[in-house]
Amino acid sequence: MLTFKESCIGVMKLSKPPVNSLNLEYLTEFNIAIEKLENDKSCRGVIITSALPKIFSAGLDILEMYQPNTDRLRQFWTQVQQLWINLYGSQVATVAAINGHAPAGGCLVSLSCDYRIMAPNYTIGLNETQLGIVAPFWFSDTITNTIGFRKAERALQLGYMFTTDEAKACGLIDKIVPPDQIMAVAHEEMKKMFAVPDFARQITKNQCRKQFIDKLHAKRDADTDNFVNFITKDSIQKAMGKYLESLKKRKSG
Ligand SMILES: CCCC/C=C/CC(=O)SCCNC(=O)CCNC(=O)[C@H](O)C(C)(C)COP(=O)(O)OP(=O)(O)OC[C@H]1O[C@@H](n2cnc3c(N)ncnc32)[C@H](O)[C@@H]1OP(=O)(O)O
Repeated sequence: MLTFKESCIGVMKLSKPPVNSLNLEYLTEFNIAIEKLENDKSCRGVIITSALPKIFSAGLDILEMYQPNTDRLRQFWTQVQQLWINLYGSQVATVAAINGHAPAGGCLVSLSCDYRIMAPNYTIGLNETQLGIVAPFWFSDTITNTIGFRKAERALQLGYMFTTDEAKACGLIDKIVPPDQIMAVAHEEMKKMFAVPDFARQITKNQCRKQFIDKLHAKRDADTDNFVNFITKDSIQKAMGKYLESLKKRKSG
């Protein structure tokens, strides 16, 4: 993770080649970095983007969920939950500068921010069902809160990956920006949020999002149990093995 400060704005650049997949170690690093910025009194905003060309993040590392060690799988999911809690509940203003594809966990990271700008000709969405897995309730809550129930339900069922244009049309992202302008526009959007007194913006954000974060806190252990039980089922392992194979075939084909 490349993290640096530009006056009162923290910039986090995901940099885990080849596709910024989020494994246990990287999730832990991501959480430490965001918590550090959150606790830095001089930091008012965070921009999350990718240091890689063409990929914002491929989402959760599928290898963590394929033929897993159960203890590690539990730790992995705890870090996924923590990342969402940290981002969705952050007190600082957050902008996702989506400069590449953003499937599944990559989409969730961006949906957890306050504002999303995206470069053209990429795809974004919660494609979990395409892998034969099911996005947990807090993933669904986050997309529903962004694009509304009907569109979210349809997108989740299909595991639909939106083009940048489609994402803009349904409100999944806020603005389409040429790749060479994405950081400049992220700073402009951040300035708009800074024009509002921090405490008023923070309390308002809290009013909108707290109930959803509280819901996960109340069910956190059960959510981890569900995840581990679900992922370790033979049928799910088979589906995930097939999906991994299809990724490799697509590459060679
Ligand atoms: C109750 C369960 C809920 C669990 C929730 C899960 C949420 C998730 O995030 S699941 C992860 C879903 N992610 C995906 O489906 C993304 C799959 N990847 C892609 O679509 C493409 O890789 C890409 C569009 C991101 C990039 O395409 P590109 O052509 O540039 O690269 P590739 O040749 O496909 O990939 C390079 C390399 O990386 C491996 N890989 C890709 N994605 C993942 C991943 N998410 N986890 C682990 N590994 C990944 C891919 O297999 C290639 O590996 P090799 O070089 O070894 O062949």
